Amino acid sequence: MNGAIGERDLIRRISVILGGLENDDCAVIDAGERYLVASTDMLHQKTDFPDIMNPWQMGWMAVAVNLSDIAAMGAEPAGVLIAAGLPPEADQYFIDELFSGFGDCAALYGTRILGGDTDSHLELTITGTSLGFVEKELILRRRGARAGDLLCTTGSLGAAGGGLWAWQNGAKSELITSLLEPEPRLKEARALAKSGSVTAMMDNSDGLALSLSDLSEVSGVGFLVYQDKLPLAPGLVEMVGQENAIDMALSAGGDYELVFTLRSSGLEAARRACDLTVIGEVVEEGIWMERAGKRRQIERLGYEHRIGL
Ligand SMILES: Nc1ncnc2c1ncn2[C@@H]1O[C@H](COP(=O)(O)OP(=O)(O)O)[C@@H](O)[C@H]1O
Ligand SMILES: Cc1ncc(C[n+]2csc(CCOP(=O)(O)OP(=O)(O)O)c2C)c(N)n1
Ligand SMILES: [Mg+2]
Ligand SMILES: [Mg+2]
Ligand SMILES: [Mg+2]
Repeated sequence: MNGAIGERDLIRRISVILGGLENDDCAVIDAGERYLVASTDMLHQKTDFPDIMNPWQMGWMAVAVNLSDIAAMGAEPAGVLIAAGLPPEADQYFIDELFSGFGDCAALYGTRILGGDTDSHLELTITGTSLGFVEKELILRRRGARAGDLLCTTGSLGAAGGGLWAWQNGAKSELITSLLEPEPRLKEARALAKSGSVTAMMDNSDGLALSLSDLSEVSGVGFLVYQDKLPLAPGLVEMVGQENAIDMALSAGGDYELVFTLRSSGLEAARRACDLTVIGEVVEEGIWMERAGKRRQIERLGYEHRIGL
């Protein structure tokens, strides 16, 4: 193959080699009365840790992004394993702070670091593996959205993208904290799962546009997003303008909010479960955004690692 390939195309190839992988935020294992769910995510110095990030935040982020996939299944976390590849320049202070970040994030979300592996590596590389349990009747999958369902998100969109922009442009912005200290929506996802109204869910780690593309692929549906309903992160429009703010909400990634669909009869129950914004609806096909009666296609753009082959 010539040049780099996007991670999604590569995962499709891997899936053929391995004989079919379920495309979801976590792998799902039958554990008798409940499901065991498991996910793993790798973070690197160059691609994931802006130079303003302190080692505690690196530790925090490594655990938070892994717990976000547990949340997306409606599961309770059962623990996290951490494989840490530490570079030669990592001193005692760095290591103490990094591991405090792992532990503090796990503890805040009611879980703990169960174990892991430690090695030296030229580039700081941290791979978390998160485990969780969910009652069989409560599990939330990426598949299950039906035309006529409501499309919703927790929190705001474009916060991490705005934080990245501010960092890269030397601007001051509170959004930088959103980039560096993501908050997995475990409580919200659990409450939504118990509300019984969610038909499909994932986290939006790669941005709303790719999340909708992933959901549409596995659910076999399309989406219509109402542009004026997008909960743009506070201060984002003022910092980068309306058009860039929308682009960041759609494709910058790094927000770790829940994107989910609801039976319309379940909206009241879902609103009692957590703060949410209805940003659109599930349609038969296509991924669209509508503003002032005009529809345009949402491009399949988002955060994707590129891998050289
Ligand atoms: N190297 C791999 N081997 C097997 N499955 C993989 C690999 N990389 C990714 N996947 C699977 O592909 C799907 C998409 O991965 P990813 O986009 O990283 O999910 P997420 O954004 O939720 O972490 C997941 O179900 C994941 O388990
Ligand atoms: C130095 C640096 N550049 C860019 C980013 C932005 N960024 C890195 S990873 C990511 C989101 C998704 O990461 P990924 O490894 O694909 O996690 P997954 O989707 O598997 O949960 C974003 C927005 C960053 N955090 N740090
Ligand atoms: Mg995910
Ligand atoms: Mg991943
Ligand atoms: Mg990703």
